[in-house]
Amino acid sequence: MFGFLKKSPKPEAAAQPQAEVAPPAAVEAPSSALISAPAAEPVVKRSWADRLKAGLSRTRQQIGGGLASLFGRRKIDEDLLEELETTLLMADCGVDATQHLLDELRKRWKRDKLETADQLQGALAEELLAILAPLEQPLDVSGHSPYIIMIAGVNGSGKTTSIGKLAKYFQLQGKSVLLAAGDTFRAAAREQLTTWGERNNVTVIAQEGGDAAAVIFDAINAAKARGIDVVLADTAGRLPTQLHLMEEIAKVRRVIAKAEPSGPHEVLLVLDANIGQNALAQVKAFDASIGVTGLVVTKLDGTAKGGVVAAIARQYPRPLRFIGVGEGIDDLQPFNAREFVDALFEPVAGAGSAA
Ligand SMILES: Nc1nc2c(ncn2[C@@H]2O[C@H](COP(=O)(O)OP(=O)(O)OP(=O)(O)O)[C@@H](O)[C@H]2O)c(=O)[nH]1
Repeated sequence: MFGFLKKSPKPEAAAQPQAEVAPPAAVEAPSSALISAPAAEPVVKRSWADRLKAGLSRTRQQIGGGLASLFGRRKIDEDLLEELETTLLMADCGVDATQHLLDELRKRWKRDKLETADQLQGALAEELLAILAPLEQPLDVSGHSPYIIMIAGVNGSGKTTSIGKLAKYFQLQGKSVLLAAGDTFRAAAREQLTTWGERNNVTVIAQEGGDAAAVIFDAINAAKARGIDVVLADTAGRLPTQLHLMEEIAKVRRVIAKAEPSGPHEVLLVLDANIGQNALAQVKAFDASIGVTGLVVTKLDGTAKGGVVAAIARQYPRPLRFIGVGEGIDDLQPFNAREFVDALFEPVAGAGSAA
């Protein structure tokens, strides 16, 4: 089916691309699409702000909905604050961030003489923004050419699909992109990537089976030879408890540094928001093994655990480069703390008709 994925030479031929997928003249439409095809997009495209609000609706129901029932009361009292604490914990904000928010709200209650629950909600939004703002550090790929981005994460967190979305994102900025299909464990991931690359005119360096480090090494050399701006290097999913696989990904990182001593320039950890508090353990473990420089949090649309972003900010802060709220190509965007907080507290524009 994927006949264009040629068998590659041995890894020693490092400077030669192993299997380069060029767009063929006509290829039968494969069943595995990396991300939703544009044709499937609704005719009327909602703005990112609206998609973000819609995507965060479950978390909003957890926090905002919980708040709405709490804030139906007029007066602020200790019972209200205790219920708010439970609401924040249920949204996976974590003990640390929740405690911090409650402490700050108690201070403001007295200091600013807050009276109504509405005022408390405004103060909560401000305090949440203060926690999240330091995570807002957009990824700037202009400093190196090629700018090498290594992508890691547990199985199914959304690495491969995020790579497709990121490739599009950088292309729209006028950057040339090359993908390294470093997930050599899961054949479908390589096929997904190569298929997607064909359709979108993005070169993919892939190898059937073999060594992830060798594929990525070759991809970097190919990118250098062609003056490519951004290399996105996929890696296989792994659990932090799989120590041999964690050692393997550490090796991938070392090999990247051999191919380009200044790289990798970004080590992105992709986290599925559904895992809630487990995200902290994943950041810690991957950081210890490969030095995480940025995060991508995906699937915020399918979960009420969006508060995990606040837990990360308080307990293991790393730049949150992108957040994902859906499977469409535009559903991964740079993290903006203000937009995020607004989306948690504001109603969705046109909700009910556009969804
Ligand atoms: N709803 C939703 N689904 C997403 C999002 N991001 C990724 N997905 C879906 O999550 C599933 C897994 O994504 P992959 O990109 O294959 O995950 P992976 O990390 O590459 O998986 P492995 O290669 O097995 O480690 C796919 O069905 C994606 O479409 C998101 O933001 N929202």
